[in-house]
Amino acid sequence: MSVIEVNGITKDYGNHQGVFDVNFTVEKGEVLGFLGPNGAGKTTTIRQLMGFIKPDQGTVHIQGMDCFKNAPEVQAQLGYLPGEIAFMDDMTGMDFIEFVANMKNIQDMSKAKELIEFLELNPKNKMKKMSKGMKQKIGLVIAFMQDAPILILDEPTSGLDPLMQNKFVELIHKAKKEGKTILMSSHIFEEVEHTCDRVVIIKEGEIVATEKMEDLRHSRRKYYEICFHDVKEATLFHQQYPESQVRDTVVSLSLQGSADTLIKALSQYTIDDLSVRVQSLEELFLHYYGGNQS
Ligand SMILES: Nc1ncnc2c1ncn2[C@@H]1O[C@H](COP(=O)(O)OP(=O)(O)OP(=O)(O)O)[C@@H](O)[C@H]1O
Repeated sequence: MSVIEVNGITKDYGNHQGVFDVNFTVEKGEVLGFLGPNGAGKTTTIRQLMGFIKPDQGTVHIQGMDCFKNAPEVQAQLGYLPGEIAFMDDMTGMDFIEFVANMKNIQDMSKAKELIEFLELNPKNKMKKMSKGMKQKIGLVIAFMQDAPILILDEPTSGLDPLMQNKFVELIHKAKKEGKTILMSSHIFEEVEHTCDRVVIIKEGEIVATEKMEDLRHSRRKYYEICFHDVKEATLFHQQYPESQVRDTVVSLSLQGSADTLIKALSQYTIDDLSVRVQSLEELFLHYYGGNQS
């Protein structure tokens, strides 16, 4: 049994808005990245996982429990960071953290204190005076303070500066080492690359790809720019690789996989210069966002 099981859920808001026949699982100890453009259906899916809304069709289970029917029991096992946090503006950050800790019956605040220190958060300020990043840190303290076995994080680094984004990556690595199961939605490809074992990509309410991060890494293309000694050689090579582009003595070529055949072919020519750039994960994801899965 997977820790999180999303089975064919549909939540139809009309005009093809919502989510449609969404299926995926998250295994114990796995970090799953849930990616997709704005309005794709990430938060709608997460809200069904939290038991806040009932799917029109399909079911969502966490630890074998139906997320809607057994919402209180399911929520008790979860550390949750909502995409938009509703704060009590007149409370200080610490008051709010303690308020949630009371609600969740958390007695031991040592983890919360550790997180406040780690995230360099001053929780004494009133919430209404806090920046978006400071509020996000409060949300992270609340999500992680319970030491829950499952974490559901909706855009966890939204509003955080690069230093704090790195600290967040550290938090995820630590949680993963402790065997926690994590689902996080994100728009930040670099953070996904550094944390996730697998990614599920949603677009217009439908899952368009489910990929292991390791496979994605290997499937990245390489862009070669080869500067030949003269135009004649560049033209000759271009005929050998018709998918390449030639401009004077420079040939540009993109390839997937091993460079062995290319290098052997190039050894027949006089090469003045050669540069290689690896496709970024961002380019690879945007390719999926664009809908072309080839
Ligand atoms: N309560 C609602 N009533 C009507 N439409 C809704 C409701 N909630 C969400 N939607 C619509 O469903 C679609 C999916 O929204 P959702 O918030 O799940 O997207 P998202 O992937 O989380 O986007 P973002 O990255 O912008 O946060 C959007 O078109 C949104 O306008």
